[in-house]
Amino acid sequence: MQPSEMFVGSIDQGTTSTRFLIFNRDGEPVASHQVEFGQIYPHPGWHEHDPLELVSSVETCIAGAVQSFESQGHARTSIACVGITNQRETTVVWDHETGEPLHNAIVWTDTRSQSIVSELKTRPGASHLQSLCGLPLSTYSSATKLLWMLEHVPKVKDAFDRGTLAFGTVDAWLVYRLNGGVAANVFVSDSTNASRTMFVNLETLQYDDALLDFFGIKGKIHLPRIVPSSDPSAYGVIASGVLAQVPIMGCLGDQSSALVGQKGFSPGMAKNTYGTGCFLLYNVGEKPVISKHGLLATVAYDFGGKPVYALEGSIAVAGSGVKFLQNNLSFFQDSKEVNDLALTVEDNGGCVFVTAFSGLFAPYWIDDAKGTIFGITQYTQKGHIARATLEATCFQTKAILDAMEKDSGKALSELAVDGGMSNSDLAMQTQADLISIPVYRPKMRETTALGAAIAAGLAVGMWRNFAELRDINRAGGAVFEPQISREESATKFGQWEKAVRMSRGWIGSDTTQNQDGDRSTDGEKKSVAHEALPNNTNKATTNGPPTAPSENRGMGIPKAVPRQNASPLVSELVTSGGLGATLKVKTRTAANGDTDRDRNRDWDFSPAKTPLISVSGDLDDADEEDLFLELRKVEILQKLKKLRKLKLSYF
Ligand SMILES: Nc1ncnc2c1ncn2[C@@H]1O[C@H](COP(=O)(O)OP(=O)(O)O)[C@@H](O)[C@H]1O
Ligand SMILES: O=P(O)(O)OC[C@H](O)CO
Repeated sequence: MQPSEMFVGSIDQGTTSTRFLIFNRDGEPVASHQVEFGQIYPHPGWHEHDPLELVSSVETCIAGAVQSFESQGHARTSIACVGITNQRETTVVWDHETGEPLHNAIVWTDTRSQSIVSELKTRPGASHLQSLCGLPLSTYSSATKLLWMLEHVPKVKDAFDRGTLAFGTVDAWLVYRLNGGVAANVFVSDSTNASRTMFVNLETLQYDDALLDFFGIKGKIHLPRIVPSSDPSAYGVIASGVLAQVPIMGCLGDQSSALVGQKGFSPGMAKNTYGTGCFLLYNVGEKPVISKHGLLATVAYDFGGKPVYALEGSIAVAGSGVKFLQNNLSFFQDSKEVNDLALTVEDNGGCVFVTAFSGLFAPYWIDDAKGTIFGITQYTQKGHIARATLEATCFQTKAILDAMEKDSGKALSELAVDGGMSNSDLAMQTQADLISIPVYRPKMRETTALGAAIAAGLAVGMWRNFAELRDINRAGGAVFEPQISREESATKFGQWEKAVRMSRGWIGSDTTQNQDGDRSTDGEKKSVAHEALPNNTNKATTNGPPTAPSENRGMGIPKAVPRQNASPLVSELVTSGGLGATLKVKTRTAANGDTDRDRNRDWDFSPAKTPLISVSGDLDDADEEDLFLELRKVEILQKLKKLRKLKLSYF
C-alpha cells in the first residue's frame, strides 16, 4: 500500500471517555466513535475503573468508527496500523496465569494512598526518588496505588506471594487484552507510560533496582517490557473484531501524545491539554530536567532514537470540575453549557474555587488541600461558581508557567492548547488574560488521538519524518490575546494564591478519614498546628531534607502496623540557636519494639521569625507523620529564605 492510500487508527482511552479515530495522511479524522464508561467512586477521594469495561469500550469504539469509515466507501484493509494513547498512572493488576483482573483499576486522581505516601516519605532514600524517576512521591503515581492494593486486597497479595501478579498502566493492559491476553502474552509498555510509575529510571528508561527496592517489589512482580513509543513489532496485532490482524505500532501516554499531536518537537515548545485534568508539557530536549519548583520530569516521546523529555505541570482538576457542576450540582446538562452559564455574569463575583478534589498537584503538591469555594455571599449566583471553576484551572496553569520559567530560565511566548475544556472560549480568554501571553487553539482539537496516530504512522511508513507532518492541522486555529493588564492579572492571581493557602488542613485537624473511607473525629488526641505559609509552598522532593542512613526499610511490602501497637515517641528534640540552627528529632516505635519503624532525622534551619510548629498531646503514628510534614514545610520555608527565627514548642 502506498503511504498516500493508508489510514491509521487511534485508540484514545481517556479518564472519562474512550474514542477511536481514523486519520488520513493529512492528519484529518475521517471517522470516529466515542463512548463514556463507568466512573466508580466507592468512598470520598477514591476513583476506580472496571478494567474489562475499559477494554470493551475500546472494542465498541473500534466497531463504531470502522462502520462509519466503511459507510463512506473506505475499505477497512486501508487501515495500516493502530496507535494507542491513554490516561496515565491509572493502575491495573491482573493474574499473569489467567489474564483476569484482580481489582478495579485505581485511577490517577485517587487519593486513598495518602497515608502510604506519608510513610514512604520518611523512609531512607525517599528524597532521592525524584532525581531518579522525575516524579515526587504523591498519591498520583502508580507505585503508591499498587502498594495500597498489596496492603488491602487479599487477592492481589495472594497473587504477589504466588509470583503471578502482573502490573501495568492502561496501555499495557489494553495491548495485552487486544492481543488476546494470556495466549499471546504481549506484555509491554511504552516509555512515556512506564515512566509514570516511579519504577523507571528517567535516563535509562528501564526499571531501576533502587526504585523497585524502595517500593519492595524487586523480582516479585511481573512488569511489562519497556519499548519505544513507535515500533513496528513490539505491540503485536489486534486478535479479534473488525480490525483483527491489524498491527498496533504506536503508544504514548495521553499528555505526551498531545505534545506530539501539537508537533511540539523542538525544545522550548509547549502545550496545555484541558481534559479531565490539565497537563502542561514543555519540551526540554534530550536531557531530562529535574524540577526544583514543583514540576515533574517526564518522557515527551521515545521514537527509537534518543528519547525526548519534557517538564510537566500536572493539574488534577480541569474538565472534571465542569463535570462536577453538571453531575453533582445539576447546573446544566452538557459540559459545553458551562461557557454560557459563566457568561451570565460579568466576573466571578468575588468567588474563588480551589478545585482541590484530589489535593492540589503542581506546582503546590498539597495532599491535604480540599475543594473549597471562597467568597460566597447572598449575591453569589451559579454563573459566579461556573466562572470560578473555569478560572481555577487557569490560575493553576499560571502558577505552573511561573515555575516552568524558573526551572527552564525561559519565558513562553505563546501557549498551544487542546482537550475538552479548551472548547470554552471564555476559559481560553481567561487563560490568556492570566498568563499575559497569547493562547493558540488549533482547529482540530483531537490532538491527543493524532499524536498516537503519528507514532503508529511513523512506524508503518505512512509518514517518514517530522517534516512530512508540518502542514497537519496548521490552518484555521484561534488565537486568544490577553485583554487585561499584567497588574490586574497579578491582583487576581494573588487572590488565588491566598485561597490555595486557606484550602488546606481541613481533613486531619478535627476530622480524619481512615483507610476504608469512613470519617471519624479525633479532636481530643492532638493538635499539630501551623501558621499560614508564604505563597509558593511546593514540596519537590529534590529539595527535601537529607535522610539519615539506617537499616534498609525499603525492602518488602510496607507492613500495615496496627495503630494500637505503634506508639512512636519523640525521644529527643534539640534546638540550637544562632544562624543555621539544627533541630534533631528522633522517634521510636516503643510499644512493640519494632525498630523497623525507627526514625532519625536532622534538619538545618535558618533562624525563623515566627513560631511555626506546636505539637501537643500524645503522638501516635499519624501524629508523627503530621509532624514530619510540618517539619518539611519549615524546611521548604527555609529554602525560600522567608524565615528569621524558629521556635518550636513540644509538650
Ligand atoms: N465545551 C466545553 N466546555 C468546557 N468543558 C468541556 C467542554 N467540552 C468538554 N469539556 C470537559 O472536558 C472533559 C473531557 O475532555 P477530554 O479531552 O475528552 O478528556 P479525557 O481525555 O480526560 O476524557 C470533560 O471533563 C468535560 O467536562
Ligand atoms: O484524562 P486526561 O486527559 O485528563 O489525562 C489524564 C492524565 O494522563 C493523568 O496523568
